[in-house]
Amino acid sequence: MSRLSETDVLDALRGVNDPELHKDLVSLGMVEQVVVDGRKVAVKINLTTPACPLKGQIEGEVRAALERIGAEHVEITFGASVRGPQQLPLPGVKNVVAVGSGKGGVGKSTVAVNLAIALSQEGARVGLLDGDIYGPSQARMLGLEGEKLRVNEAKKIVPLERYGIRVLSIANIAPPGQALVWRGPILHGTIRQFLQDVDWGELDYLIVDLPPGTGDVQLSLSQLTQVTGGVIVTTPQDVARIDAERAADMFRKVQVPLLGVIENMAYYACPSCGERSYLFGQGGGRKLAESQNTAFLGEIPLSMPVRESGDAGTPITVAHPDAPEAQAFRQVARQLAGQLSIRNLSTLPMV
Ligand SMILES: Nc1ncnc2c1ncn2[C@@H]1O[C@H](COP(=O)(O)OP(=O)(O)OP(=O)(O)O)[C@@H](O)[C@H]1O
Repeated sequence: MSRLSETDVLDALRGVNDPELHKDLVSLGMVEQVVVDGRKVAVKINLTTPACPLKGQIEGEVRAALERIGAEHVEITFGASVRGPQQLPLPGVKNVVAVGSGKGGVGKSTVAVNLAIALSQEGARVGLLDGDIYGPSQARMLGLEGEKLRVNEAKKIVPLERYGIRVLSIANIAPPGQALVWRGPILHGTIRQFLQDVDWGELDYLIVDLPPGTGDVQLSLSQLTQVTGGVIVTTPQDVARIDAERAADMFRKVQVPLLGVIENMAYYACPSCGERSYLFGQGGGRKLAESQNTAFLGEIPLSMPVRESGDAGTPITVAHPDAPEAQAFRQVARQLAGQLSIRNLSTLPMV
């Protein structure tokens, strides 16, 4: 059998589509390196996110395509560089993702912080902005209460760092327990400062934990930056859906693309036998996603360790990274990263 050339390999990879982006790996610029030695082939694929939900599938299809052209020893390695839109939302920040909910108490902050950590655990550079100005909870969930923010020589606020993510919360400025009353312009100015006067550094994802409902922060955020996309956290009940629909409508009104729906407190898994009980009903999040023509990003169980670890300042993804709940957060984080890649690549010119 004859030797293979780099062109043979690239031609074969032109026949492999990214399963989500529906374009071939070569056109997407994902083939970073090809080394051919006789019939031995080594390729490096540059994924669009380290949290790629379809890495295994891509690997299988690349291997099969190369074996079809006669490769006898195939080595596939992966790198990742998160793509942003052509015009970045903030300098150095590739994606701004707003996490919203129709009403309070559905676990939006819990989901936001665990998603941020899960993305960072997958290898992405992540920031978390506590946009819940009226009821900030991220400092507590990350054990950062009492820590004070500082300003660098360039007069930029330096975010705090915890568990691999950069964090900014009003709780690290305002005295604890003090109720904050904000008028529209002050609030707008604060959000502006939190976005623009902060040394976020290079980030793949900036997750913004919004206040519940639909309101001023959402509006300011969308006016001050090109939010890449919004996700909605809901619980399974039908009544929660009505509120969540309002949140979806709010994203639409402020022209923030909806990336998907996450269902929190989806079920309770019995710690001894694993049997699932659907305490709040079943399928509300999926129905919401369908009715809003958006992706269902996954479900997170109702679980004592999720609450306990959040209260203790070490979110479950840090406290028990191998627990099923942490795995559920990682699964959702991968789906979210996948949706962001789809969104950004559909707006980029092809190679
Ligand atoms: N999956 C879960 N299992 C168990 N407890 C949870 C889960 N998700 C959130 N909680 C708990 O529910 C409470 C409310 O969660 P959280 O503060 O994240 O909600 P929220 O929607 O952000 O609320 P608000 O908008 O009012 O700030 C917290 O005590 C949290 O630990």
